[in-house]
Amino acid sequence: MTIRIMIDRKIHPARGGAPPRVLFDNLTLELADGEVCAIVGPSGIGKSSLLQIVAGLDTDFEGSITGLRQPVGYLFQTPRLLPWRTARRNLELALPDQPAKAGDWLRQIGLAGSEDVYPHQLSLGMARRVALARALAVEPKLLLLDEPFASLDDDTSREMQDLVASHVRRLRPTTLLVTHHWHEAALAHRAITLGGSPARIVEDRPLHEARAAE
Ligand SMILES: Nc1ncnc2c1ncn2[C@@H]1O[C@H](COP(=O)(O)OP(=O)(O)OP(=O)(O)O)[C@@H](O)[C@H]1O
Repeated sequence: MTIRIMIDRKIHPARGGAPPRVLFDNLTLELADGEVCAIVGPSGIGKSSLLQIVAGLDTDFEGSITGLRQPVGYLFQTPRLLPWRTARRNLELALPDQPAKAGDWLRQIGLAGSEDVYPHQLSLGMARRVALARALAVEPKLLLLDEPFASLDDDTSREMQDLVASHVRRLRPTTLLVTHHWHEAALAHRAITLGGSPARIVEDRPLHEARAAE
């Protein structure tokens, strides 16, 4: 089912001395079933805010989001692991019926041997990989990835891009992928660029004509 994002108006309230800000004004976006859409744009334009609205975490806007499907896999910009659970036990939360699969996921993200490590003992890149595995492990119908390959060295970044690409090819979740780097958008069918204030879509283009038509 097509996801229709219609944000008539989104205002961020005043914060820390900054005045209220109209973030979005008449922003509409349609995502076809299984489409992978990259979102690019300058820092502070509203990419993370858009994901939070689509995820239903921010409902303080005028407009509507229709066609959403559960479950949603969401990789936030910060890992947001539960600090009192080990890496394995964080992953088990996403796998209530198959907790044994947590070990497979840790192997796939290169963290075999770190099962019993707590989040504060992980590097940021390691914690982000656990968070990525958690987002994929729920087998989401809607996958929201906020800069999934940040804080990773080049080799690990490529491995994680391959992991996401194979998962997306296999299960075809509708995907929004926020990134600052075009090469990280390689798995996307389409890229939208946000610009201006309030933010609007300044460019919307297919990335791989052949793949988009699959
Ligand atoms: N809860 C909030 N209340 C008020 N302002 C907010 C809130 N959340 C974000 N903002 C502001 O909204 C703007 C957009 O933030 P957002 O994090 O969505 O941008 P972004 O495009 O994802 O940036 P980056 O690429 O740096 O991650 C920023 O100016 C930010 O300070």
